[in-house]
Order: sequence, then C-alpha cells, then structure tokens
Amino acid sequence: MKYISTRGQAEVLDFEGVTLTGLARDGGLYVPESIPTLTADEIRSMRGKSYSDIAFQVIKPFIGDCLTDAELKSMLDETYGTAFRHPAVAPLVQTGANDWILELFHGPTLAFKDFALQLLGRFFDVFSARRDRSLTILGATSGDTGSAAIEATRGRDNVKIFMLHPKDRVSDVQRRQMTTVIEPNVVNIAVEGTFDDCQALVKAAFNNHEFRDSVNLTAVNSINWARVMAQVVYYFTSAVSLGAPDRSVSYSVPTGNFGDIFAGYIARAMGLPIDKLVVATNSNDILAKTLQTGTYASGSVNATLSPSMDIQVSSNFERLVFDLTGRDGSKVQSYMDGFAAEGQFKLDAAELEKARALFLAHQVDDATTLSVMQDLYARTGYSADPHTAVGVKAAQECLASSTSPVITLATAHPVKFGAAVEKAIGHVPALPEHMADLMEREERMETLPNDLETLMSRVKAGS
Ligand SMILES: Cc1ncc(COP(=O)(O)O)c(C=O)c1O
Ligand SMILES: N[C@@H](CCOP(=O)(O)O)C(=O)O
Repeated sequence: MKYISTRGQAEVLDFEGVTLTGLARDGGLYVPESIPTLTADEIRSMRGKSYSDIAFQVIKPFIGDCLTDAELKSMLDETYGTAFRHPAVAPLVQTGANDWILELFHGPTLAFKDFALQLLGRFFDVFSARRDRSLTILGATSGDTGSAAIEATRGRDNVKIFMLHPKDRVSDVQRRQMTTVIEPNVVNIAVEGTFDDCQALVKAAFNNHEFRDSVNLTAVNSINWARVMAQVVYYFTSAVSLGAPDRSVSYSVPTGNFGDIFAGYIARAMGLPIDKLVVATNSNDILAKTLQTGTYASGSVNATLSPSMDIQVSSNFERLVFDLTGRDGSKVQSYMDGFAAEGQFKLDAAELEKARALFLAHQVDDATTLSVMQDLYARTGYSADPHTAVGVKAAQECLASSTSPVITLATAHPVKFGAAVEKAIGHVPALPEHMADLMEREERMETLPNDLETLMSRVKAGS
C-alpha cells in the first residue's frame, strides 16, 4: 500500500513512512493511493468476531508489508484486549425503535480518540525503534486528542510530546487529564488563542522543513493517516452487529476536524453498506454551511457547550476535497492557497453535488443541545455528553424517516463535560475509579502566545 499527498507534490510513502511523517512535506495530507475493498462475504465473516479480529481484517490492507501478520495481530490484541474497560470495546446501546448509540468512550481517557491513539503509540514504538530514531510529537487539541495522545506516549524514553490546547477553552476534566501527567517527556502548553490557532501553529511547524527535520517531528492529530485508519474499524463492528452487509446502516457523527466522519466515508468506500452519513456540528458550522452553499469559509470560533468541536478549520476536509476534485492535487493546492489568502474557497457545482450525495448535515445550538440531553435522559435514562447530544439531534432532524438503523457516535463520556451535563440533567456521573482523584492532582503546564517562533524555540529547548 502506497500513500500520496492531497497536494500531489510530496514523496510517495509506505505505511511506516506515513505514520512517522505526519503532514506531507508539500503541506497536504496523506491518503492511500487506492482504497482497499472488502467483499460482502468478507464483511459477513466478521459476525461474532472480537473487536481485535475485525480490526485486523479492516486494517491489514492499509499496512502492506510494513508489519507481519503476527506483529499486527499482537498490537491489536494488546490495544483492544487490555486498554478498554468494556468487554465489547465499542458497545451499542439501543435508545429507540430504530436508534442506537455507539459508545466510544470506554478507553483510558474517556473519548473516541483512544481507539486510534492507543494503537498509534504502539506503531511509534515499533517504527521508531526500527529506524533507531527518537520522535518529537507536536499536537493540537480542543481537549480530547491531547489526553489520549499523552496517555499513549507518557513515560516513553524515545518520545517527547508537546501538546497545545487553547487556553481556558477546554473543560476542567479535559485540562486536568493532560496537565496532571507529570512524566518528564510531556509538555502541556496553553496557547493564547483558539484550537484553530493551535492547529495552524502545528501545521506551520511541520511546513518549516529545517525545524521539522531538526527535531524529528511527528503528528498525533488526524493529520496522521493512521489515526483515521484506526477509526474506520468501529463502523465495521457496529454495522456488522446490526446486520451488515445484508442490511444498511446510517450514522450521525459529531464533527469538528472531519476526521471521525471521514473514517465513515472510508468504511463506505471499502464496501460497508452505509446508507447516510450525517455531519453533526455545533454552532461552529463551517462544514454544514459548506454543504449548504458550496463555499468553505472559516469564521470566528464560538465557545460552546461542546468545546471539542469548537473548530472552524476542519483539517480532514482537504482529504474529501481531494476525492471531490477527482484526486487533482493541483486543484486542491489552489483551493488551499485561496483559503490561506482569503479564508475561503468555493467548490464547483459538480464537486458540491458529489459532496451532497455523500453527506447530510445539521447544526445544533447550545440551547437545543441541553434540551436533547434532558429529553434523552427523561425518555431513556441515558446520560449523553454534549457532543453526543449534537449527534442525536442531527440524527433526529436528518434521519427521522430512515429505514436503516440509525447509529449516533457517542464520542465522549459525560463526566468530561460535567458543567453542561449538570445543567441539563441535574447531576454528573462519578469519575471512573482510575481517575477518581483527578481534581486533586497537581497540574503542570506552560502558557505561550500564539506565535510560531516562540513555539519552535520552546520545542527545541526540549522537555
Ligand atoms: C468529544 C468529541 N466529539 C467529536 C469530535 C469531532 O471529531 P472530528 O474532529 O474527528 O470531527 C471531537 C474532536 O474533534 C471530540 O473530541
Ligand atoms: N477534538 C479534537 C480536535 C483535534 O482533532 P484531531 O482528530 O485532528 O486530533 C481534540 O479533542 O483535540
């Protein structure tokens, strides 16, 4: 399997190369040269198998010969056999006659990010050892990627991790999950800005080739293809358990950086019968507006009750645009140049039509998010976090007449967003045992301005 950049100018890499490289050197994102497909029989054969065994079938074609079957199998068994607290790893909970919630928060840091980052940490170990190389991770987080990446890499001798979060724009639990990790290889930086500023700093650091080479920079954000790949698996496990490939399913996906829903798009391209994919956004609705108008235009970021989706520059949208243009790297480059210069670009009519055939979209404001959390709790006793509630509402709006089962991705545990949950349903579930003393632990973090030179000097100074 070979990987190519969405901007068409970077070196073609194998899976190991793409995992260690992160952002392509032409500023684009890596994608597989072609999407592998699974037959209906292969998908049917997943019935009754463990999460790890299904992960092997889904992931193997993306790895090529970079890992032996035995190496991959043992990494998957370790990841999904030990790191998750629920025996089903990603259980489905039925909340209505045709409605399901896919719980993706049973990993160590209580959000869907653990699915990919627990595995990515293991890929880093093996690939960096092969090249006898230590790595510097620079990541941006709106709250969940950060703790999952830190958890996956804390205490490693061969990895330093610098994690940027927007100052005062993540929840207390999210911040503490990062800042109370005191291993010397972990540096938390609160940036005076938004998540978009943090992500722009990370991409700018990667685009400074002298800097990236001097510290062996690598990525844990969904910039890194391995992140998206690992997230494809739970679309298969959930669809198969509801009857795929003999029955189609639809998904509503709380969306910010467009990574998780892009994984659903890949699952469909691999042959999984997905009927509808709904982009569920909060009031930071660049993606919903793009599907409505064809213009991808960033606006200012609103602080919402679902802060992890307070994003107005959706990194992975570039991967979709690459496909919408017929995989024309120079067209993607010109769109992205337009976006850098003017803060927007416009899809042509054919591209917009293709996008609309692939996705539905709905934006949900904070008041509605709270009322959905209240209503779901009153009807079913289910406590949803605010991101999941955005997904539930978008499903109600877009998929009310769906004949296929409707699955909403529950992307985080409600305890991570205690203030919003308390406001909606009057109480917050207790912190799980492994983090019961989180609010008492000592915090360690630095604050930096939104400035690339300052950040690069800080990273060069080491952890
Ligand atoms: C809890 C939660 N839900 C949803 C999302 C949106 O996922 P994505 O950025 O992959 O669209 C994120 C992060 O972005 C998140 O942390
Ligand atoms: N919501 C994310 C934002 C970063 O997205 P990523 O999927 O590109 O890592 C977060 O929690 O940090």
